[in-house]
Amino acid sequence: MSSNGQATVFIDGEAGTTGLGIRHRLRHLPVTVRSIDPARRKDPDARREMMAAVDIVILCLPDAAAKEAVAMADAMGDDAPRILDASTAFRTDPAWVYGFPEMDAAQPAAIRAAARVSNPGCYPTGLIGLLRPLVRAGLVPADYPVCVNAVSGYSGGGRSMIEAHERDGGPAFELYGLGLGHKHMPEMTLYAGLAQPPVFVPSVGHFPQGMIVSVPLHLDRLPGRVAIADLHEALAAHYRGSDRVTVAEPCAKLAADALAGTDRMELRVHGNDALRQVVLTARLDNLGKGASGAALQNVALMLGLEPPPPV
Ligand SMILES: NC(=O)C1=CN([C@@H]2O[C@H](COP(=O)(O)OP(=O)(O)OC[C@H]3O[C@@H](n4cnc5c(N)ncnc54)[C@H](OP(=O)(O)O)[C@@H]3O)[C@@H](O)[C@H]2O)C=CC1
Ligand SMILES: CC(=O)N[C@@H](CCC(=O)OP(=O)(O)O)C(=O)O
Repeated sequence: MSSNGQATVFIDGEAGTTGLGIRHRLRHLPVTVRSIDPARRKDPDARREMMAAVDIVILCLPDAAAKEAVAMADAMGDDAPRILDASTAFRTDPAWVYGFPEMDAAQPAAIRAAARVSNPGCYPTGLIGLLRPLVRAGLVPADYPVCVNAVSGYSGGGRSMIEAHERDGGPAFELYGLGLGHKHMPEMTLYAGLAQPPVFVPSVGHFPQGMIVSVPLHLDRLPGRVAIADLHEALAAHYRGSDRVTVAEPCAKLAADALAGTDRMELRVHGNDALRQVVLTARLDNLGKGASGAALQNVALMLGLEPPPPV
């Protein structure tokens, strides 16, 4: 606690893409942000000292550095701060709470009470947001052979990808992760409730921020006689009342960067009844609801505060 009675927060990695986004958003919360002298920002002693002095540490680091920071906290025993980790390192660890408040009715309370919260990945936010309610409702079987196509703005690759795109101007669009086995697969499989990992084809475009995650489905491969409207209604029922996740009407075209700069996510069910085909889409900002916007929600919940309305 700071002398003004506010909770104290340290962002380890605050100069990075996600760290800067979180820092900017924390102005909406009554917290005091503590920082390390930039010259010592990677010095383990300086990081350890700062961790010991605050209520919450937000890790905005590559996975290896996040694991190192958590090991430092482990060594502090009961004096360890609470941790919100933006990396992939602990997202499927059962000792951590998954920071997707809209996932289940009980999730906000679990986040409020947690000592350690993992912030969801950007692509998983879209995929889990779409599929988990449908699998839970029995409309999509857990063993459906799910394929996921997704496109991200280049800020998704952090500082090095941003520099490459802004310096060299491209490529305009590229698939990647074609060896399959992207680092987000375990998280997507677990929280979507799938029996096997989806085929996941990510891509990156020459635009800074924005994301679409899309999932094609054959209606006749779903149990019973599921209609397009059933899928829409199940999602609408799950997210009713959410100010961040909305279920919108289908449209013929979807621009990946339309929600850039916001902390919201839009879900849609596009279908063709004659062909018995559906494409589910989630549109979000990879740096918003896909990273820093979700982190703001989680910090607010961890402090027992109401998350501010989304931009
Ligand atoms: N970009 C995105 O869309 C999203 C990113 N994330 C996750 O957030 C985390 C950070 O990613 P992002 O912000 O994009 O990456 P960046 O590369 O933009 O930022 C990472 C920051 O961490 C610093 N850093 C690296 N190693 C250490 C260390 N040992 N001690 C202290 N600081 C260190 C880096 O400094 P330096 O640059 O000098 O090495 C940099 O400032 C990753 O785990 C990523 O998976 C989560 C959701 C979305
Ligand atoms: C375009 C791009 O490279 N995107 C990153 C995903 C963003 C990220 O690393 O962060 P999260 O795991 O926390 O979402 C990737 O595919 O590795």
